[in-house]
Parts: sequence; structure tokens; C-alpha cells
Amino acid sequence: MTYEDLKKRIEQIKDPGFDKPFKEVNGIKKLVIGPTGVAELEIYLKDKSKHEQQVKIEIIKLVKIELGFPGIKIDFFESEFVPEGEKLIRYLAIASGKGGVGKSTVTANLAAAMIRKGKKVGIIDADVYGASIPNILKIDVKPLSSTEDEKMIPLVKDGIEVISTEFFMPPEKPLMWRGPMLGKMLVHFFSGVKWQDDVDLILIDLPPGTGDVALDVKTYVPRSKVLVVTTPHRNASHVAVKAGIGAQTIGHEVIGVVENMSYYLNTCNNKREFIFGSGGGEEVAKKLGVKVFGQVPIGQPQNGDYLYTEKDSAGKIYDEIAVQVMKEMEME
Ligand SMILES: Nc1ncnc2c1ncn2[C@@H]1O[C@H](COP(=O)(O)OP(=O)(O)OP(=O)(O)O)[C@@H](O)[C@H]1O
Repeated sequence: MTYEDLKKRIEQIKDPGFDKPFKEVNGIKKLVIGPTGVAELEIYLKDKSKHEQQVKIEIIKLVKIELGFPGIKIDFFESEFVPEGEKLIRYLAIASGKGGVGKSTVTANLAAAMIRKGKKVGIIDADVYGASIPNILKIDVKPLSSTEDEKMIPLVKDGIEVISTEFFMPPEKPLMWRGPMLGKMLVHFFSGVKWQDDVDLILIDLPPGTGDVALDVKTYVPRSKVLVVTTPHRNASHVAVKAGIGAQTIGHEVIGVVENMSYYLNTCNNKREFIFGSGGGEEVAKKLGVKVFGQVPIGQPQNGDYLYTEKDSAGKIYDEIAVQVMKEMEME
């Protein structure tokens, strides 16, 4: 059995997620035969969490039992293959170091600005312990429906599709789960949701910090890029740098920084007052090697909501941020 023969046989195995052989979906990332004859494989799988076990057994049977290799080592990764004619869904995770810097507010307003630009946007509210997207968007929470193949259908508000842990909890009860349970919930968010067929971008509202969820994003949506939110205050920017470097270290591209609560515009003299100091956004951007996409002032939308419209000056700032995000995400 030569290397080429082995490769041919593995290429014929089907990726169940695509229902196509690995050869057609670029499923083999690595295949080497070590000096002791052990076959080492890295395989790309669609819906890895669902199909990994089944495919593992199939490959082991082939390589060890049928072909008689002395050993095998397989690692699986989520597939990034996009079949011809299908649209590539882009993912952008919104990260911050500290909590309360306005990450969820920025996520929701960025989504609204994208909708104004004619894009189709979804949000995965993965801020598991402080889920606030349904509240910001004033979503009427009701039981989710599902498709025939048991994919969850997100709730929609103002054209923004949303999936959130909040939808699965009794109202006003805190989420008190441990990491592994949350991990399972998030796997469903990443591979068990039926977004609109032509969705352009999914924003992922991460929990603050650099914890498990950020690592889950790397596992389940490896192509996701990252946007970092900070306030101008040094305490926030110091930790935001860590969140950004953490994302870069595990292989995500950080596309830019949004500085929130940058200043208060005093309408009496039309001057900016830097209540939380200044320079935090620039510092984060410099350390991560990216640009500040925008500085959002302290304030609330005119309509008393959390979402700005294009009539608010902050709404216009979000529109400019959206343009830069679209450019970096190659969505224009
Ligand atoms: N530019 C702003 N001006 C005034 N208030 C703001 C601004 N941005 C956010 N806020 C308010 O700050 C609070 C925290 O915002 P938000 O929930 O978006 O932060 P967060 O970073 O997502 O928090 P966490 O991740 O800890 O849940 C909210 O009450 C929000 O309305």
C-alpha cells in the first residue's frame, strides 16, 4: 500500500455534512505516514461536532483493519469549504477585555447600521452570563421553531436575526451553568441554526475577557474575524489589548477597534469632554496593528431606545464603522 493508494482511499470517504467525498470538499488537510508506519491525518469536516465520531470510526476501520497500518492519529477541524453556488457566511466576533464597555450595544448598533447598508445580518448572543441583545433590540422572546432537519430558526427584529441563551432560560433567572454545558449550547448556536439563505454576516457577541467561548469560536468558526471594543480608559484598554492578543494568538484576524464612550459632547459649548480619559482606542489599535474604526460618544439615542438611527450623530458614526467593517470583511 503506497502513500498515493492510501490517499485515494481516504479521499473517497464522504464528509456526511456535505454528503460529498473528501476529495471534492478539500477535506484532507494533512496526511503523512510516520517513520514507524503510523498514519497521521488532519481532516476538515462540516458540522464537526455532529459527525466527528462516525467519520473517525470509518477512517480507523479503513486504515487499521482493512489496510493494516500499525497505528493512526486523526485530528478534526471544522471545514471552511464553500460549495459552488452557495454563499459564504462571514463571521465577526465582538470582543472586549472588561465587561460593561458597551460591547453588546456596539454589536447591536453595528448590526442596525449594516441593515441600513442593505446587508443581511444575524447575531449570535454568546455573552452567556450577561446576554443583553434581546433586551437591546426589544425582542419579544417566544419559543423558537425549527426546520425539518432540526435546525433552530432565529427570532428576527428590525431585520436582524438573533439567537441567544436568553431564549432558553426562564425570564429573570440567572444562567448558572458550568463551562461544558455552555459549550454544548454554543455548538448548537454555531452549527444548528438556520439563518436566512442569503445572510451576509453573523456577529458574535462574546462574553468579556478571553475565556472558553473565544476558544469555542476558534474551534467551530475558525474563519471568524474579531473586532475589539474598548473605552478610552486605560484600565479598559489594557485588558482589551489582552483580549485582542489572545484572539490573534489562537489564529483569528483582528480587523479593528471601536472606542466606545469616547467623550461627552457638551451641547452648551459644543466641546468634547473626555470623561473617561483618552487614548485607549488608539493604544489598543497600535498594539494589535489595526485601525480605530470609530469613536462613539457617551449618550443615548433620541428615540429613547438603545439603537441609534441614521438621524442621530452617533448613528452616522456607526454607519462609518459599518463601512470599514464591510471593507475588512470583503463584503462590498
Ligand atoms: N456610548 C454609550 N453611552 C452611554 N451609555 C452607553 C454607551 N454604550 C453603552 N452604554 C451603556 O453601558 C451599559 C453597558 O453596555 P453593554 O451591555 O453594551 O456592555 P457590555 O460590554 O456588552 O457588557 P457585558 O459584556 O459586561 O455584558 C449599558 O447600560 C449601555 O446602555
